[in-house]
Amino acid sequence: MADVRGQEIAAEQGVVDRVYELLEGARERADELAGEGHRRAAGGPATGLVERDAMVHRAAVRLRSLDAEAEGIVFGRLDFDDGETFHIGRLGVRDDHEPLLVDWRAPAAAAFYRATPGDPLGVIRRRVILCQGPKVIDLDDDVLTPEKAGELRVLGEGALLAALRRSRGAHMRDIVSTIQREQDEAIRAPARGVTLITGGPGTGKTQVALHRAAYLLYTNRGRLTDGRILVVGPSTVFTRYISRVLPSLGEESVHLRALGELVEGVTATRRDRAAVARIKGDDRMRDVLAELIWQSPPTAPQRLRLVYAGQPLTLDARHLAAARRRIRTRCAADGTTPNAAAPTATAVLLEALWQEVDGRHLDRKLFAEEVRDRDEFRRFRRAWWPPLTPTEVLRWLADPARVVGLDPEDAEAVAATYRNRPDWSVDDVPLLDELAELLGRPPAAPQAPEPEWRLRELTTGTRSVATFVLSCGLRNGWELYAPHLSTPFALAGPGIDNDAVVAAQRWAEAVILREGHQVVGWADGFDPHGEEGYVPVLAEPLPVEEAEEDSADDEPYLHVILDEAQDLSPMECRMIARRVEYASMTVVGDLGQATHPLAAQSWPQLLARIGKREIRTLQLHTGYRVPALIAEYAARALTPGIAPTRSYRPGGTLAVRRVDDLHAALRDELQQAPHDATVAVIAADDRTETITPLIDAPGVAVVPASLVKGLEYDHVIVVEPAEIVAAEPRGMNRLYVVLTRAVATLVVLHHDALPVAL
Ligand SMILES: Nc1ncnc2c1ncn2[C@@H]1O[C@H](COP(=O)(O)OP(=O)(O)OP(=O)(O)O)[C@@H](O)[C@H]1O
Repeated sequence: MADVRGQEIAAEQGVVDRVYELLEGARERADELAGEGHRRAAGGPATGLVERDAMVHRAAVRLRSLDAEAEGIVFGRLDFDDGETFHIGRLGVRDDHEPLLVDWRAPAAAAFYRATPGDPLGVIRRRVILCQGPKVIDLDDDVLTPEKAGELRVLGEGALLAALRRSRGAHMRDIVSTIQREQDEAIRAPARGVTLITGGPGTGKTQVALHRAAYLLYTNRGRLTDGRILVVGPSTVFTRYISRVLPSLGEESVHLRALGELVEGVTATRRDRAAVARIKGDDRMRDVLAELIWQSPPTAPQRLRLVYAGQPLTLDARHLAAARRRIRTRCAADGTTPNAAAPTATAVLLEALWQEVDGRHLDRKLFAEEVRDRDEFRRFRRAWWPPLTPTEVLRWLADPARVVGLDPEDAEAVAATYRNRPDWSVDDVPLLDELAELLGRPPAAPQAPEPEWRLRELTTGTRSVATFVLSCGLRNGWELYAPHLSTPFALAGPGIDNDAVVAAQRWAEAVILREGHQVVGWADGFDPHGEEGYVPVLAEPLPVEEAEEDSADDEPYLHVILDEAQDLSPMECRMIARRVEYASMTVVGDLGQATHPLAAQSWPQLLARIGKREIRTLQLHTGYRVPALIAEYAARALTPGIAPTRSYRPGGTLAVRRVDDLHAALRDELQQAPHDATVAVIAADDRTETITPLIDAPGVAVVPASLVKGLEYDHVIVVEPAEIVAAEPRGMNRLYVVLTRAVATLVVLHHDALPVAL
């Protein structure tokens, strides 16, 4: 048997070696073609070739750098009953026009995930190839039609079990070699409309969501280009945990954001207490904010005084308040937002001043023109009606008197969260987003002509430069970048010594001249990677590309994937709705894990809040995280009426201990915890603050119950479940989430009585 295994491994190694050889070739070819400047030849057939090679090149480089951690590029093989076989990998590779490796997302590869003994789809044998980087280390076979298997040699004990048995790392690993049939169906569901994927804890919903993002990118290349897919997760801890999955699938262009990161410039990580989250998450907040935006800024001056034609004129607080009301009424009539209302404010102020003047011998038009141009008037107007940002306006709520539309207790509870706290909570983010819409953008100041240095500088985000840039690349020596291209447009090659700046510039001048531009000097600048480089001063300025009103980052998403969607408050739904108006969606969640006090009662209700209908629902039934023993215990905390998940994972250890001294017991537990596993202590949020300083074991995570959603650990210690339940209205659901985080061991420590259900 050992021999058979050795021979089979050697045979597969041959295929893997060839794949790596071809990838290396593709990389070199892409470099060469870029060097010849073919990418500039717009539209020609060569462009397509280079684009594709560049894509394979990027993916290959990325995958190779991940090899140490990832399981290698080749991971599967299918043998069909008609004698055909092919290999499956993280990307497709052709050998002399014949497919050598089929991308796992290609239709042909679906059989790898879908074939079962009952419905073999022509497959005799499915083989999982286990690699460490480019080295094949083991094989695992699954025979689907034993009667046809004939001479096939069969090895292994089950790739899925082997995958499940490995301990967790700091990051989630992809599951591309062991995706199960029902998961595959969800991954490959059509992009259009709304796909709802539900399932209990550990059924692979997050994995499915991420693999689906990679699948959609593959099947919609061209349409779903950089940054057109958004994946939203519940917390930054969670997005960090899952951040490696898409890169290991060769995809880096998906935007991965936590709910607290959806508003540009804000990163919110903490949540408000449930009682406050309930107020801030409620639809009524929209009315509170719609009132707030028309209030007088705290810094606004309270009196305007000036002298006209020898007459002293004054607008006092009463006049100014009346003026504000008039501006609001006028804006309401034509839908003008406060930030676009400065001209209205000017007009209303001038009218109010005219009321104060004895105008019998004066010309009203002339009065308005002269006063408007006065410095003192302009300064007043700017201070009294300044452009407002969402962050400054939300802070006004620190004064409960400004909260119109809530009862005094709620107003005070909200106000208190803005006093003495410089940072934002996740619950504030939808409010900031709402304010951005209500306030509107200030009209752009008249554009000064773009300064010369700006034209030369890196245009951030799109990773391209606005003019030619010459820089010295680590690998390829001198590289010349052309305007709006992110890859080098010409390479000097080894012919020019790295230090020979003058020679490199002469070479670049020749290439640029061929493009029709003459270089008259050189200045310092940056290449698309932000590395220092040299920028040519051209005899004729380059035509500047018309700057789009919105940057690429502002372009609407075409597909949005929402993970842990069961928890969105109405205000969060409004924030999402603004981003999905033109997008298809994948909504992922589990109503049994809903913890937000205002979470929707059903999926149709949630989708209605987002403004979507026409759902395609796919359900995942099998749990891969929590062993059956622990899953059954956790199910006691599950809301009645929701079916528990069937667990596939064997083993597991469960211990429930009543102790006198919780913290001493916790220390004992931690001493016994395995060292080669991930360990978490989970407790009610308030208690984690007292636990954290007590723990000096490296590698042990102390996680507040409110932040543990979506995460998993080999060894979980839950401290005082009753406190977790008591901390919030949906405490029982929270406890269910907490109890379903363990992959191997769950220890429950309690001093107070356990919640009745347990
Ligand atoms: N087909 C699979 N092969 C190997 N491992 C899998 C498979 N499906 C899921 N897993 C593993 O099971 C665990 C749970 O997956 P995941 O976090 O995606 O589940 P989930 O449904 O999102 O859970 P929760 O609702 O608790 O957030 C992960 O460790 C994941 O890698």
